[in-house]
Amino acid sequence: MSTAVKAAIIGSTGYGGVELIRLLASHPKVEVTSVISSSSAGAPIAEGYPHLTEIRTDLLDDVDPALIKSKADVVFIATPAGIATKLTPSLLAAGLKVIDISGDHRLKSRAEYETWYKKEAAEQQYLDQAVYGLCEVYGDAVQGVDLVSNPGCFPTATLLGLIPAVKEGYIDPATIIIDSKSGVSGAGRGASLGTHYSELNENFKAYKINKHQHIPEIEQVLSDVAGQKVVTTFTTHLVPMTRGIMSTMYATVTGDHKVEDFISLYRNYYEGRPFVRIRSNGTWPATKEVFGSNYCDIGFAYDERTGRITIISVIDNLVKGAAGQAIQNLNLMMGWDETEGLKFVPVYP
Ligand SMILES: NC(=O)C1=CN([C@@H]2O[C@H](COP(=O)(O)OP(=O)(O)OC[C@H]3O[C@@H](n4cnc5c(N)ncnc54)[C@H](OP(=O)(O)O)[C@@H]3O)[C@@H](O)[C@H]2O)C=CC1
Ligand SMILES: CC(=O)N[C@@H](CCC(=O)OP(=O)(O)O)C(=O)O
Repeated sequence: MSTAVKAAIIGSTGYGGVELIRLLASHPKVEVTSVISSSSAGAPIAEGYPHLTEIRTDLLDDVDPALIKSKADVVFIATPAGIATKLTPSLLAAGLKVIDISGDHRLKSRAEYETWYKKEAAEQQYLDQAVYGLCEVYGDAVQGVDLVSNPGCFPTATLLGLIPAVKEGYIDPATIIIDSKSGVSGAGRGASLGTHYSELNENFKAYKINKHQHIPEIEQVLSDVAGQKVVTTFTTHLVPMTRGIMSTMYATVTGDHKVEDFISLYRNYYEGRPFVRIRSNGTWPATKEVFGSNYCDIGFAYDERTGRITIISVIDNLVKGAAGQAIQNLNLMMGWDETEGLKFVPVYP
């Protein structure tokens, strides 16, 4: 009999869900026992995803907490905002561990969630219960808990790139400007005007300026780390590529810290955390260098003329920005090595 932890995936027909299926297929301690759909229960998942032919021959299950509990120990929720809010209480009551990949449990304030997501927030007790699973920063708090809120894709790249400098006071947090770019899979599988081929191809566009739902998430964490309220300017752009996020951050350096000081600060902060790689002076990461992997790569440049540091941080939005970090969180929840099932070399070229 298998001793693997049994996992179910709600939203398995979306990009985040199908990436969980891909990564968990080679996890040595996890078996995916239920793939779930609200719209196609009873159909084979390989019907919508032929690349899963003969890999997953099972049929999609209904969204039914009792059925999920009969098949699994842990459930990943990879659904649009507003759904996990409704499902989580009954999944927890059924005795399941829950990892929510959506934004529903990230913000601690109901009012903030409702302002930015324009949806009804989860009850306060679940927002209080959820541990924010930015593994390299809050990973110690994840072990043994029942509800983890997986960070957003942009916040993951951005926060890993800013936290050591903000925490140690190497930059003035009031001066931070964040310029982020995402591949189109970040918008999910559903078709939309803004993401279809002729709108996206040979195009590069900014969107949701000053209105992006990840602004309060980034500010919540930076404020926690800085010990003071931090507000930032954050602009997202859509890039004509499938996967990848690059966050380019600018801030005024305090004191006389130079690039070498930032490199040693970050290498110390992330020591023993294998998924964050700090580049040597003069080399800056590109999205292709983390494609298909759980790495976050970070590089720096300092401008003597302006006194500003530029920090570049890249991830694969579907791996470190979603499914990979969710599995890293499961590993931490279970007390396993955080790299279990995640030792992927980036796909290159
Ligand atoms: N794509 C990315 O890079 C990232 C996404 N996220 C977040 O992860 C979540 C999933 O994103 P993504 O996979 O890209 O989105 P997709 O749109 O690709 O997939 C979402 C899935 O949710 C399911 N769903 C829709 N409504 C319901 C419902 N009422 N009950 C149950 N399931 C439902 C749908 O499947 P079905 O109709 O079969 O039920 C759909 O396939 C979102 O909250 C997103 O913001 C976070 C980080 C990165
Ligand atoms: C390219 C693109 O459209 N990306 C999405 C990321 C959505 C996402 O991941 O949203 P949550 O983290 O809040 O769940 C966006 O910018 O809204």
